[in-house]
Amino acid sequence: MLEIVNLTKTYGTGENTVTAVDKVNMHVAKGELAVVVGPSGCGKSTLLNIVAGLEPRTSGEARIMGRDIQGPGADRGMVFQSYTLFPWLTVQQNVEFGLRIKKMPAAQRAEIARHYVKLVGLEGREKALPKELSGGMKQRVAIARVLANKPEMLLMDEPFGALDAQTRLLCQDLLLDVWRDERPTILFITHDIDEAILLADTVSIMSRRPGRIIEKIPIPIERPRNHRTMLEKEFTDMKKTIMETLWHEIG
Ligand SMILES: Nc1ncnc2c1ncn2[C@@H]1O[C@H](COP(=O)(O)OP(=O)(O)OP(=O)(O)O)[C@@H](O)[C@H]1O
Repeated sequence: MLEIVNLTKTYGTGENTVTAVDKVNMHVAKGELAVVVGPSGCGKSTLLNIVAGLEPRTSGEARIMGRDIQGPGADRGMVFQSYTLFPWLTVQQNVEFGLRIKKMPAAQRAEIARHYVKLVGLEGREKALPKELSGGMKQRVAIARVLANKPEMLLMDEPFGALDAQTRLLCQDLLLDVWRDERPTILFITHDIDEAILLADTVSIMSRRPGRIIEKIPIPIERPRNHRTMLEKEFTDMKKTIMETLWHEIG
């Protein structure tokens, strides 16, 4: 689904040049839930923004389904840490937004939106405005909106980073359920190692800046998973392995 080969990104010029990512190689298979973790400032968001087409790359290759990434496109849907709903639109209208742009007939888009609002557990709140929702609910609407557009790939940059610990657990469980039902391909960035292991098929660990992928670790923990999985020995063993690699990297 996603192929990244020797991807390098530098910002600025001359003395002010910063190499954010350096010769990153990464492959994400169709239906994979791929998580990237790494020290602060190592270039995780840069990598995701290049895949989203929001940031041009300096060199290297980046392809979705064999197509060179030239800019943003409907084949990729993004969920950011900050809430990005349209405040003047209701939950239902926010979820329908992309379908309206695609000129889908009203009845059809309403049905699709209702399906995704239900999937993220917000049935009954279709008419609510974003200001009437909690942070966790807003992120669930953002996920529903992205899913309704049926992108080939979901790009998630710390989507639960601004939520309190309990809401975060609920949102993680919800994402696991959505992924089980719909099997979207996901590239997910997080600082949180527990979150990474809980969600991931694979955890890619980035080095300090300039970021490279130093290890891609498969997470063989049985699914379905939920937050109780974090208490199992298999989980804590996995966490130890990943933390040791990361601590070594952070120095
Ligand atoms: N637009 C920009 N102009 C100049 N430098 C930038 C720009 N965006 C990012 N950088 C630099 O590139 C490096 C990587 O930043 P990036 O935000 O990708 O890292 P990150 O791993 O996502 O960080 P964090 O985990 O702290 O969010 C940093 O040194 C940052 O200062």
